[in-house]
Amino acid sequence: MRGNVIEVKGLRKKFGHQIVLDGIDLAVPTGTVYALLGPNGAGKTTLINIMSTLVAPDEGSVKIAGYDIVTDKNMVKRSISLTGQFAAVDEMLTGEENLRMICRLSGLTVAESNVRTVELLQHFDLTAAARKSVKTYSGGMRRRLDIAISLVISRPVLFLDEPTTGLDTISRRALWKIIDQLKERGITVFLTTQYLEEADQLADIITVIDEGRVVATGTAKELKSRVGGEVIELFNDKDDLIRTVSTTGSIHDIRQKLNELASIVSPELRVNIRKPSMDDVFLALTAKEMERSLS
Ligand SMILES: Nc1ncnc2c1ncn2[C@@H]1O[C@H](COP(=O)(O)OP(=O)(O)OP(=O)(O)O)[C@@H](O)[C@H]1O
Repeated sequence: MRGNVIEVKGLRKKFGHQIVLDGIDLAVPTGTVYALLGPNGAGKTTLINIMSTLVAPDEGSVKIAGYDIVTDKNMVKRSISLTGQFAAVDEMLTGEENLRMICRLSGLTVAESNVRTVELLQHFDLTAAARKSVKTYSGGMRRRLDIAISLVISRPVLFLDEPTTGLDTISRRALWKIIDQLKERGITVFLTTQYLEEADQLADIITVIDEGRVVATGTAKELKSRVGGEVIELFNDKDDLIRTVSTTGSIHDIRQKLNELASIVSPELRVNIRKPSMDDVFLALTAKEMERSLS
């Protein structure tokens, strides 16, 4: 499908009196990795649950691969894979048995199931552990098996809700590689994350949400440029970062900022000037949103 494989317009959801999604608009181009970034409780999981037909919206519309999540629910379900929700990993079975079982439940023949299971075990680097029971798997192995199960039947859109939360750096990087490979195969990956670095590394487009509203959308580069030129960092003699200040990056502005700083902190502190990171973007965007909601 060309164009946008996911289109969300004016989406609203309340739980009791609490407004969780407050008019969300999103457009996800086909074949991209799209990251939804937001602090705890921002509404990320609720949005994924609505897009994957698990929770009904109050207002607004969502189309996945051209199908409406309310009126074409079955076609939407056939267009998506959702990790950790539709797929139930049985701890007592081996990785191979789990995969074969899901293949059979998905309607593949015994022969097709065997072929698909071997393919998925190889692709997700689980061949060596294939005959071990899942209860002996590490967090990273379980997460890989979970994604493998959700990909038994190849669907155009994959939803991953915080795929790398709780994983160590090596497992996280292994999953990033898998996500990149899925994108190369033309699958659109929509993921939520709390890790700014993850969004920065993986995503073609990032949407930041806070308190149920979109506060910014763009590439990592575009979002960073919205925060402005450069960041001045001040370090003490133990090399601890003690303060950051944003600057346009011009000589005039840097001189003015350093003069102001020198009047309130020791002029002996070490200075570093760098481009803004995703952390700066996130803090700036969500802090602005906080100020707006207070005013
Ligand atoms: N079924 C529900 N009933 C009542 N309140 C809910 C329900 N699901 C979510 N909420 C509330 O909606 C808000 C948003 O939750 P949601 O899980 O969507 O946020 P999130 O951005 O995914 O957060 P986290 O990063 O912590 O997972 C939270 O305040 C949560 O308590």
